[in-house]
Amino acid sequence: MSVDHEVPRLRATTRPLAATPELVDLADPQRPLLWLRDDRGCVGVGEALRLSFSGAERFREAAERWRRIAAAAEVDDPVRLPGTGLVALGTFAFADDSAAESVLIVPSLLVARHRDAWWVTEVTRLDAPDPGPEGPPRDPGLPAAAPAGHWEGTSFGIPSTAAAGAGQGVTEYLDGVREASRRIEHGAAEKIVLARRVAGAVAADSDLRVPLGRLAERYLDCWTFAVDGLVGASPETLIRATGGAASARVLAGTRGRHPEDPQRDARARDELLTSAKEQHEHAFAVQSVVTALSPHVRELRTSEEPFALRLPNVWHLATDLGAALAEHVSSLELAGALHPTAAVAGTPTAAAVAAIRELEPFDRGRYSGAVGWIDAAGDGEWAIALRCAQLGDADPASGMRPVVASAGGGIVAGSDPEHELGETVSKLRPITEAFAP
Ligand SMILES: C=C(O[C@H]1C=CC=C(C(=O)O)[C@@H]1O)C(=O)O
Repeated sequence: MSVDHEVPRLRATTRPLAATPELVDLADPQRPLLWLRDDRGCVGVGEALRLSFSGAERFREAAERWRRIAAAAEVDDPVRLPGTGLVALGTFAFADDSAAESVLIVPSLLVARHRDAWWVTEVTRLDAPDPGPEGPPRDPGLPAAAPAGHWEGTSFGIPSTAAAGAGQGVTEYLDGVREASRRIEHGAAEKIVLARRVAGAVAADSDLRVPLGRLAERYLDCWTFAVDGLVGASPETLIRATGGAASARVLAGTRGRHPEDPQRDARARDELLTSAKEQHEHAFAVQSVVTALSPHVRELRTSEEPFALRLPNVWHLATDLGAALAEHVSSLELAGALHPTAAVAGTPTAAAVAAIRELEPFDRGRYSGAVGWIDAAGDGEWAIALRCAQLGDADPASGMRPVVASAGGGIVAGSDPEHELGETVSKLRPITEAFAP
């Protein structure tokens, strides 16, 4: 349910930027707002507008509210590239009944880059006293200090099943996987994605540009993001819609990497590419995206065979999709139509979501929801919020901020619980390593 009812009036002014700053360094150390992949991305400073949504209609309500705000806005944008003009960054919860807020945030100041072009967008409220941007961007420079983090229930960068086995909640997770397999054998669903979560804390004054910088540097094929305390690097593009074209990257099917042993690493990749179980699991995820996207697009094409996507921590089976948009539909509407894909819920969707609610003993929050940005025309990019952690508010008594990270995997007929556990350890590595002291 939307909390704002009037249409706020915004003015967005974009100007080319001669400077070429490191975007991560410009982010607020404690409340970073960032979207970055290689030579494209943006960093927001301050908040001109924050919209909040919840419930089953959160995507639809957000898309409609944004459409009205964008229509009422004054936009001065001579640069005209993806991400210029009026832009909001957002994060949306996984579950319809999640207690986590879904938000769209319009930064007061956005510094952004598309390959060799840099620009700055300033946003002011025309219908309210102008609070002004929260000062000029900080001088680019290295983050001052690494967050002193401590974690519970995770192997902290040691990708072995044994280390993960020491963590809290592991037995519950393994029981959940067994129960999911049992239900699949009895025909309740074909695939159920089960996740587990690990909890930790970082010092309240931790500079979050440190983990963000590590993620951006190591995970070049991923979207590194920070929106409203959700920090991570996702390899999976839920939807990109710009200039009438749409694309997505579907992932499902995983093997841990072994970069220290090239032969073992190649074997893991080949095993993934030739495993009937993984191909089966992957096909569900591709089909769910094709089915959800088809009503909105023409000329939908996919890579003929899934390919092996190499990330620093895992191999994934991947399929890229491309299409032309058949109608005017915003990136956020498309994200809502696609969510939740079989890569994060399962197949069939309703049965899988019901099983997740019963078998996962926690609210996923924004993990496995959507994170990304949208502009005034509705164009934007949304990733599935994977390989991420949610930071909470600082506790004045302890001087710490809670951090919760989740990772899961698709359970299908024949899944092995210990193997699935190992996979969650590999998938948590980007976060455990990024937050390492
Ligand atoms: C649910 C997650 O990953 C999904 C994306 C890629 C591969 C997956 C898999 O092999 O199970 C999952 O579907 C996660 O990272 O928490």
